[in-house]
Amino acid sequence: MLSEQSAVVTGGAQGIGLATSRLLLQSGAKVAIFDLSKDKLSTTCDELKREFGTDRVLSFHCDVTDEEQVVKGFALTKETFGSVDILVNNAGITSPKEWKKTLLINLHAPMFASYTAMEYMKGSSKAVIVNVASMAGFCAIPGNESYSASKSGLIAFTRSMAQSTEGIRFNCICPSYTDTPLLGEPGKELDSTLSFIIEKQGGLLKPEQVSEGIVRLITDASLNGQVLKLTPRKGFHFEKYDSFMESLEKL
Ligand SMILES: NC(=O)C1=CN([C@@H]2O[C@H](COP(=O)(O)OP(=O)(O)OC[C@H]3O[C@@H](n4cnc5c(N)ncnc54)[C@H](O)[C@@H]3O)[C@@H](O)[C@H]2O)C=CC1
Ligand SMILES: CCCCC/C=C\C=C\C(=O)C/C=C\C/C=C\CCCC(=O)O
Repeated sequence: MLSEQSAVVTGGAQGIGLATSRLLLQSGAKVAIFDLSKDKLSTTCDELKREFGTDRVLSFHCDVTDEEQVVKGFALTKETFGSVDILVNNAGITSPKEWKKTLLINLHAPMFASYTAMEYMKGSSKAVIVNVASMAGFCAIPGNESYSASKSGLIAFTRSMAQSTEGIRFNCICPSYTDTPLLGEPGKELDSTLSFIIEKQGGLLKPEQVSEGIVRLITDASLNGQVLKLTPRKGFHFEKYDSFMESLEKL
């Protein structure tokens, strides 16, 4: 399905990014993983190389907020795989006390990576960028304003780019709470507020469910500017928006 296509997945060493990298590889793509955690990146890429072949996996250690490194990563991906067709902006953090860092990683970095990728995607007939936002972009989390703001911003960025960019599709996915190390150390009990929220939302999603949505947004060429929500109760459902002109008329 995705053979001859090459993807960059940021934050692909674990969690949703790892599930997405694996599904892209299973679908035939070559995958470059950009991640900050040297150890996890190395363990994950060794495993994926054993499973899918050394020539289909590229490991690139970087901080997505370091613009020079990100440009190097795209250049290396193009040099190694011959093209850059797919970008999944997945790396993200939650750190309520570090609001500037949260905005830098969750919003500024995906925007910079998208603008950079667009340069490398020239000539690709199948170029697509998927941003991993969150239901927190819709249901603002009390006390986690930088995270919620970063995800609302990422949704708006995606929709805006989709309307003004020729030849590259932009979509985003908004999962609710998902079972990954982002929620806390694996095996350690979750704090009571988080447990309460997770029970209310009907349990945790699995990273493999989220990756299925991401790959759908990549492979279905009819989808552009789409915001795909995913929750345990409702499953996949697209957010419905007025067109820009319809919105203007309603002002
Ligand atoms: N786990 C959840 O409940 C949900 C997560 N999301 C979003 O999904 C995305 C992935 O999250 P998870 O897999 O849950 O997180 P995770 O913490 O399991 O994995 C994130 C990965 O990103 C990497 N990373 C973090 N900062 C980085 C940086 N500055 N440069 C490069 N790599 C960096 C980490 O090393 C890690 O490998 C994030 O954008 C998150 O906001 C969205 C909705 C729900
Ligand atoms: C009850 C409304 C919930 C709305 C948000 C829905 C899902 C969002 C999920 C995420 O993106 C999870 C990411 C960050 C929060 C994770 C851990 C911190 C715990 C405290 C908190 O919830 O902020």
